[in-house]
Amino acid sequence: MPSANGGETQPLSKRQQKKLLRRQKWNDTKVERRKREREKLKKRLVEKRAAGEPCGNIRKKLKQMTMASSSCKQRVVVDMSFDDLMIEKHLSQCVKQVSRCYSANRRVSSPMQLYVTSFEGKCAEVMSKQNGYEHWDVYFKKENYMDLFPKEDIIYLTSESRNVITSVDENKVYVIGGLVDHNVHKGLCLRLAEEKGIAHGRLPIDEFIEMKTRKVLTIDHVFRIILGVTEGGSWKESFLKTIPARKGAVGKDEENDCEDSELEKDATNNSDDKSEDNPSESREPVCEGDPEKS
Ligand SMILES: C[S@@+](CC[C@H](N)C(=O)[O-])C[C@H]1O[C@@H](n2cnc3c(N)ncnc32)[C@H](O)[C@@H]1O
Repeated sequence: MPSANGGETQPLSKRQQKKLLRRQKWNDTKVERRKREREKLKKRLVEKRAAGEPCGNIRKKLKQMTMASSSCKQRVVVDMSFDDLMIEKHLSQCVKQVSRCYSANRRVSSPMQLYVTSFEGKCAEVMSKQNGYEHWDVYFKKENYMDLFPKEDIIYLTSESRNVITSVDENKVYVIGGLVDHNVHKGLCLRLAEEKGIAHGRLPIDEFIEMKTRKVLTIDHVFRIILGVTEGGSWKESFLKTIPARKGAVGKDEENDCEDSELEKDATNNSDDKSEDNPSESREPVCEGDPEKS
């Protein structure tokens, strides 16, 4: 028999014949397979309903949640005013971390109110490389956070603060420094908060977990830890869920766990231990509504 190119067709080898047969069989059973898959899915759905588990496309439903419709009114800002202090590589890492904050926020049932401030210049330019970022459910603002929120509501987050955040307060605005610096600008955010006379605080890492490495976390980790707490998790759960294993984070023993009240009690008793030289070593909590201002 002539082939398409005019030559004689070669008879199929045994291997080719087997392959062809398998493909035919696969195609012939396609309808039956789809039917079986649908039935399996239906059965799983019935079991889930009976067990009271949520059904349906949960992920799709979560993605439909918006900050505007969220019951969580907690405001968190990423302050992008550090453009000039970052080399291009760090600036792209910083923007990537902001995008992870957005991703984490859209995967929960009650997203927080995420602001990205001082969003202009180089950081806006780098962000514009992220496809469709303009449609993200994030409040991108050119203004500085100081021009958007009352000064007394702002708490700047910094690992170097001597104040410990013990609970997340919906009346406050938590600011995360949009800075990837690998410790080059150690203490910068604390210094800036002090200069501006705004409250500052660190996450209660030492109080709930042991960590092998430095306690300076990335922007998205800080965001996700706070998100975990607003979603009803404990600090410890939220830290362990977020901090990567390579940082060697392990929860402290239950008996060493401190409740907010105990933290506050400790701080009152140890208030003399506060060291200005090494502020990160002292344990002073920020009580809601009474954050320390410098
Ligand atoms: C990579 S850190 C930048 C470190 C920078 N040298 C500084 O002065 O803050 C990015 C931001 O995450 C937040 N952050 C990181 N670790 C934190 C911690 N343990 N407690 C509170 N905030 C933290 C701070 O807002 C910080 O500005």
